[in-house]
Amino acid sequence: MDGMTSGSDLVSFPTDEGRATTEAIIDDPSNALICLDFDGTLAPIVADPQDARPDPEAMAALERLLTRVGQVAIVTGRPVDVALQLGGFAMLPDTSRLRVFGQYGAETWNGATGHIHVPAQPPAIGEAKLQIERMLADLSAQNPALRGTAIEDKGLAIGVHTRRAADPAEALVELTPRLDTLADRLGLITEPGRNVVELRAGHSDKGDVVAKLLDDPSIGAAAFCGDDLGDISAFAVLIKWRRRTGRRAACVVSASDEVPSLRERADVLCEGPSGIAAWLTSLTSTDS
Ligand SMILES: O=P(O)(O)OC[C@H]1O[C@H](O[C@H]2O[C@H](CO)[C@@H](O)[C@H](O)[C@H]2O)[C@H](O)[C@@H](O)[C@@H]1O
Repeated sequence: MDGMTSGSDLVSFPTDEGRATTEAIIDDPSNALICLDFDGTLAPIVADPQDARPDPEAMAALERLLTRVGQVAIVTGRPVDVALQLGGFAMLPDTSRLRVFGQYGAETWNGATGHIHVPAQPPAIGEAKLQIERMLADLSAQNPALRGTAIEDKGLAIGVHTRRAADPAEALVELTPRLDTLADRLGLITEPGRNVVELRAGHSDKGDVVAKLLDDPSIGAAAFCGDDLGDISAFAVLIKWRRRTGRRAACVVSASDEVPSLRERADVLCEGPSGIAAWLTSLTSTDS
């Protein structure tokens, strides 16, 4: 452990809880729960969502963790099939303790059984896509800053990405209130993220996923690793559980300049996905 804290400038412990939870997971992995967000946490942020891939060091650590940690969950805004394809999670040698929760918990994959659950697409999503396409065509004709804004059709949600727009920040400012209004009209919710706004049905959020996972009396220590606004509900549930049960729980933040406010929530502060990889590796290193 000392090696990690002093030897790596990628990981630090702003709270005693961060260090204590890390030690608790190392001491008793079989009763630990580790939850991981995908984009910006396991996988570095890239311009095109289809190009995202997990950090290889993180995947190597995940593979080792899956042989010793009680439960590991990938909790992501991605559709479950996309997360499986980009992450290669189903190809890991032992998936019996691994689950993937896609679309903020609306979709699931169980690594013990291989079972996938994907609910039917709400009709409002098809309508949202049509209206967003029209909105983007109209607005981009008037304002060049929006050109390059891309739509991601996720089945249960539509993502509107401005990362590749001529001016990502201005495009987001222009689009966000309009997308909020559209979502309201169609009975959907908006999910803001890193250069993205998603319209989705409000089935569940990451906090709901973590609450269900923590409803297991055998869990002695838990951690949630995230980088974006959609991860805050999970951090909140973790903190509530920690206060209620007196057990160890850490908010592990994959820090970025895009969401600087998240740093304040960190028990374990990791510098981006490389920091997350270093922290995961420290959980399995034999000299810790
Ligand atoms: O919950 P997550 O696993 O963090 O997924 C949230 C959304 O992430 C993806 O978008 C983000 O990552 C892209 C690839 O690095 C990047 O281009 C984009 O700007 C980011 O917002 C993904 O495309 C969405 O479907 C996820 O919901």
